[in-house]
Amino acid sequence: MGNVPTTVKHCLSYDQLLRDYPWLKRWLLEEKTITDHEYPKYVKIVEVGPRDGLQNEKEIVPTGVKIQLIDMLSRTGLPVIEATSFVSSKWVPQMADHTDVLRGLHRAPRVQYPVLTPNMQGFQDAVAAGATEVAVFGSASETFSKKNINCSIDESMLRFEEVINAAKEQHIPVRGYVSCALGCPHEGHVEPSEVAKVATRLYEMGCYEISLGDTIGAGTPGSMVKMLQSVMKEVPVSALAVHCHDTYGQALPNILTALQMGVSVVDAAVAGLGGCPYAPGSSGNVSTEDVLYMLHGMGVETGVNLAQVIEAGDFICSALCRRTNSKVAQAQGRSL
Ligand SMILES: CC(C)(COP(=O)([O-])OP(=O)([O-])OC[C@H]1O[C@@H](n2cnc3c(N)ncnc32)[C@H](O)[C@@H]1OP(=O)([O-])[O-])[C@@H](O)C(=O)NCCC(=O)NCCSC(=O)C[C@@](C)(O)CC(=O)[O-]
Repeated sequence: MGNVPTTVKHCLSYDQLLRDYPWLKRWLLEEKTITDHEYPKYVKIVEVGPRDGLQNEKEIVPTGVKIQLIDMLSRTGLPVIEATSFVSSKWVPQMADHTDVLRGLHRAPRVQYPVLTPNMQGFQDAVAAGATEVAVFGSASETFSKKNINCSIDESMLRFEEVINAAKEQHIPVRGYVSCALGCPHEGHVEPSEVAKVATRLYEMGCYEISLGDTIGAGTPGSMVKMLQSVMKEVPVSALAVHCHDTYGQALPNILTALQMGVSVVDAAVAGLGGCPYAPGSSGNVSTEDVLYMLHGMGVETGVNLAQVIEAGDFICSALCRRTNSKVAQAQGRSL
């Protein structure tokens, strides 16, 4: 409240202050917008490290390491761990061991292990390997769609509809992604209305949750607000998640902005691993450790044990001979 003395603040109501001191209006209203946000009491963290975090690694990570990482993450209290993707091994060689990973991991009670399935072939392979939840991944950018999954947005929707219908028959929940929600590596700016269109289609087809991906990490709180405002006109906020990469160091402010707008599902990757092989220049996901530190500091519950996630981050960073991207882990001296 700027320079208003505390005693005055306590004596006067906002209304009275505004009446008596009109010049204070700007400060008072600004403070109201900063302090009046209601954050969700609980945020669901969707851990995408074993999939999004590892898919771009050049050296093939041994299957046993992937399984051990997932098992360590399973003991942290994370409710969702995206385990792998049933995509073409010619396109993403790192995910070629999807069946062994899914069969080898030790499922913890109350943890979901979704896997990516771009088409019916991926869906059928995933179900045969024991998948109990899948995710389809579309894009708000036509060029990215072609480069990532080799088809137009409209074609992708036809494929996803087939997957979603088959999943419904087997009572398998389907999550939907919209990539390039805050920018495209090929087209640059992406209109919020295009993001809303794709999100709406996925939601109406039956995806229970839509994850809005800042694939190249170029978004800012400003573009996050505009994009969410557009999507929230069509899809209930309770069905939205944000998936932020940290290329420009904007991931945490973008997530905080989304929380202020009512989003309560956040994707993150242990140790901030990641990047999309078909999004040149994109860097790692926001790190799970940093998201947890921020949320716990705000009094928001996640049910996740930060120290155990840091241990899992240590494990995978040692296996990859990589320094952690998590600021929190770095601050605790956890780097190679
Ligand atoms: C979608 C396809 C498969 C189309 O690839 P395609 O070449 O167009 O497929 P096709 O239907 O023409 O078939 C060609 C060959 O692929 C095989 N094939 C066909 N489907 C499958 C499958 N599911 N699994 C395994 N093999 C498959 C099929 O059997 C055939 O084999 P062949 O007869 O030549 O031996 C390909 O483009 C692909 O695998 N793309 C995946 C790319 C990818 O995984 N990108 C990263 C994930 S997206 C992302 O990271 C963004 C996200 C989600 O994280 C959010 C964000 O960050 O914003």
